[in-house]
Amino acid sequence: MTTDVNRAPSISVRGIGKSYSGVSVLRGVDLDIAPGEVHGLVGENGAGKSTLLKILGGAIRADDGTISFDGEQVTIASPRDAIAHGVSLISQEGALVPALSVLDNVFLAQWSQRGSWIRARHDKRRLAELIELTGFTVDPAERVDRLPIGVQQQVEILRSLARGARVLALDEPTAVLSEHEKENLLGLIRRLAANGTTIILISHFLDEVLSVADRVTVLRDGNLIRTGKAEETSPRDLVAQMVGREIDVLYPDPDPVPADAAVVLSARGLRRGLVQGVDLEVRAGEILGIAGLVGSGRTETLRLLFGADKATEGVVEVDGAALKRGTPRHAMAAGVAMVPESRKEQGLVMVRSVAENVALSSLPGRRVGPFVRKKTERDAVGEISKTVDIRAANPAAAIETLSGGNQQKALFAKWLLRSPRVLLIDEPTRGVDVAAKTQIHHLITELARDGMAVVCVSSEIEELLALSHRVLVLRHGRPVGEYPRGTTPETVISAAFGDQEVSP
Ligand SMILES: Nc1ncnc2c1ncn2[C@@H]1O[C@H](COP(=O)(O)OP(=O)(O)OP(=O)(O)O)[C@@H](O)[C@H]1O
Repeated sequence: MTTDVNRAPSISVRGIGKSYSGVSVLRGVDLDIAPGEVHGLVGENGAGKSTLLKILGGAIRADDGTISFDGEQVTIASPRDAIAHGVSLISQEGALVPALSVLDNVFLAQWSQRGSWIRARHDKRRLAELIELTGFTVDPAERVDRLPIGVQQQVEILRSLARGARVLALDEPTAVLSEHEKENLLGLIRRLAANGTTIILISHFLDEVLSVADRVTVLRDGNLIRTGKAEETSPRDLVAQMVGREIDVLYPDPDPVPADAAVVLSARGLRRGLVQGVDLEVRAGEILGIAGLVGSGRTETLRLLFGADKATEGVVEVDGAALKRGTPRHAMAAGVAMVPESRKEQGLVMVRSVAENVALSSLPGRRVGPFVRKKTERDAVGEISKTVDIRAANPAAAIETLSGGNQQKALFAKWLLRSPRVLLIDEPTRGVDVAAKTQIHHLITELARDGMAVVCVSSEIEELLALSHRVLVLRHGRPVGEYPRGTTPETVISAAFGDQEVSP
C-alpha cells in the first residue's frame, strides 16, 4: 500500500448501484473527489444522497461498482473498514451511546488499546485540544442523551476527529443547527479542509453548500446528473438540475387575517423549566412564528401549549375554554395538533408503514375535515400523502426505509388527517428539499386560509418571516418582542441575542 495514512486520499467511485427489493435507488454513479476538497451533494428527498454516503461509510454495501482511494481499489464492507481507511460518516440518525458521557463516546472505540488510567489522562487532554480546535462548547462529563441534537452532532464530529478521520462525510449536519451554530460549523469545515481533510457535505441549503464547497454534485432519482464547480453554479441552476425543470421556489404570502377573526388559541403566564412566563394569542387564519436561540424555550413553549409537558403555572385556552388538565389527549380533543421536532423520538413509529403512521393519530372521535370527509380511511391517507408528496416505494413500506425528508412529510401528513383547529409545528421543513419546502409552505398558508390557527417554531429566521403574519421572539424563556412580516432577519436575530453581540 502506497497511501500516506495521514493524508486525505483522492476518492474514485465507479458504477455504484444499489437496489432495495428490486427498486433501484442508485444507478451507475461515477464520482471523483480530490484530497482536501469540500464536495457538496444535493438532490431532492429520496434522490439517493444518504445511500451514497452510507456506502462510503460502510453502513450499507453497494450491489455494483468499485471504490478506490489514491488509485487503489478498497473494500468497505462495514463501518470498521471505513474507519480503518480514515472515512468517518456522520449520519442523520446519529450514532452515540446515549447513557455514556461525551468523553466516553469520543474514545469508546479506542478503549481496548491502552491501559485505563493512561487512557483517562490522555483522552481528557486530547478531547480538550479537539474542543479548542473546533470551537465547540461541550462539557466532556455530560451524558450525551441530556444534550440537544445539535450538540450531540458536535460530539460525533469530535469522535471522528479523535479517530483521525481523513474523509468526513456529513449528512445534513446543519439541519439541526441554529444560524449561529451553522456559521461555526461551516467555519470548521473550511478549516479542516484547509488542513487537508476531505469533506463530503449533504445539505438542502443550497446557498450554504455553494458558499463552502469547491464542487457540487447533483443526484436525481439515483442518477448523477452533474458535478460542477461551486463558483460557476447558482442555487437556481442546482434546483433546476435537482428537479429536472425550472421551478419557482418563492415562498407564498399568507392571506391577511380577517379583521373580525376570533382568537382561537391563547396562553397566559405559561411557566415550566426554561419557559419563564409566555403570553400569546393566535386568531383563526393567523400564522404566528416563534423565534429564539437554542435554549430560549421555543420548543418547550409549544410542548406546554400541547400539554406534552404540564405547565407549573399559567393557562392555555382554545376558543375561550381553558385546557384544564393540560394533557395532549385533552388538547387533541379541543382540536389542537402538534408536529414535533424529532420525528424519531416523538412522532413516528419507525417500523410501521407510512399508511399506519399517517392513520395513527386519527383516533375515534376525531374531527372530520376536508381530507377525510366522504372517504374511507385508506383513501384519505392516500390523498393526504399525495398532497404533501410523500415519496415511498408504496404505502406499506416501513417508515424507516423512507429518506429523511419523506419521513418529515409523513409526520406532517399524520397530523393533518385530524383537520385540527390549532396546528403547532416545530421545525416544519427540517431535512426537506427546496421544492418540497415550498409545498409545505403553500400547505400551511392554505390551512390558515381555511381558518386554522398556526404556531410555528423554526431556526430558519427567513422561513419564519416569510411564512408568519407575526414573529414572537423569545429570550431566556420570555417574549422580548413581536415583529410583523417585512421585518429584516437581522432585526429578529439581534432581538434573539439581546444584549449579547450579534455575530455578523
Ligand atoms: N432500507 C431501505 N429499504 C428500502 N428502501 C430504502 C431503504 N433505505 C433507503 N431506501 C430508499 O432509497 C431511496 C433513497 O434514499 P436516501 O435516503 O438515499 O435519499 P436522500 O437523497 O438522502 O433523501 P433525503 O434528502 O430525504 O435525506 C429512497 O426512495 C428511500 O425510500
